[in-house]
Amino acid sequence: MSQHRHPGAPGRAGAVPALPDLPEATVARLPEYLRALHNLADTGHETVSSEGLAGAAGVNSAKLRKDLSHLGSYGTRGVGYDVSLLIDQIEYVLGLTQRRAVALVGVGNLGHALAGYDGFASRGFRIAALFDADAGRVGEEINGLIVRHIDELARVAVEEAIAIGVIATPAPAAQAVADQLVAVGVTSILNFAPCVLSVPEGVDVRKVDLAIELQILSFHEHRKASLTALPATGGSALTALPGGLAVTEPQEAIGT
Ligand SMILES: NC(=O)c1ccc[n+]([C@@H]2O[C@H](COP(=O)([O-])OP(=O)(O)OC[C@H]3O[C@@H](n4cnc5c(N)ncnc54)[C@H](O)[C@@H]3O)[C@@H](O)[C@H]2O)c1
Repeated sequence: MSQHRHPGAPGRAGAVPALPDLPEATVARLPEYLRALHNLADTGHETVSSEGLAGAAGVNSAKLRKDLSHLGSYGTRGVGYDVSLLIDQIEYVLGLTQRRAVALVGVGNLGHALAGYDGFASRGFRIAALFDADAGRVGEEINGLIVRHIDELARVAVEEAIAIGVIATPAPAAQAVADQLVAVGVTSILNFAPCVLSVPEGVDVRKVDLAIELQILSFHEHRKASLTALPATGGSALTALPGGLAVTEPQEAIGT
């Protein structure tokens, strides 16, 4: 029997049973399933087929079934998955049964937008503190929170039990901010600054960079344009690269 089939009472205090060591790609898809499941629950659906959920989450159904089997969730033949049970299971595995406190460091253009966004609460997160180094920003109120000076981080991190730090400072300041977050015991960091952070083992860093996403889309645009320019009989496309180099491109679509 899988211990994850019956995850126990969400939010109950006490030891957390060992979680499965899920593939990172599965972990990345679980929030998509969760969002789709919440939409289904909000529209009165009590069960969903794997095809229905896969379509709503934008993945193929075989992948979805494999992902959910890691959680010990197999659905019922002819009925599908119980929507509210699956929500509980995924929220449990993602650790969303307790609302985690988030500290946002750097309250400039991006920080303002993040601090003003109301959507985090319904997804399991509470922005609990805002910090900036600019005295001109300290004291400003955003969405009911007062921006504090970064020097207050150590005290506030304890008071608010900060679990996750979000960095929205310019890149040159980001490493020092990460060091400060780590020093106060934060072991999960979401970094918006365009730089690589160096952190001790045991600290998880996720990076969000819209420019990188746009550059990847740009590559695909470029590639589509190069394929439409191919001679009909050609087995490969020779694409000139700057500097006089040439590469032979395979004809299949690039996998992910
Ligand atoms: N990931 C993305 O997709 C994305 C998109 C936009 C911007 N960004 C990045 O986000 C960051 C913020 O961009 P922005 O436009 O909001 O910049 P901004 O200059 O408007 O704001 C940065 C804020 O950080 C504060 N700050 C600087 N050093 C600090 C420190 N040591 N401690 C605390 N606060 C400090 C500044 O006082 C300022 O208020 C930049 O690194 C930018 O490149 C990322």
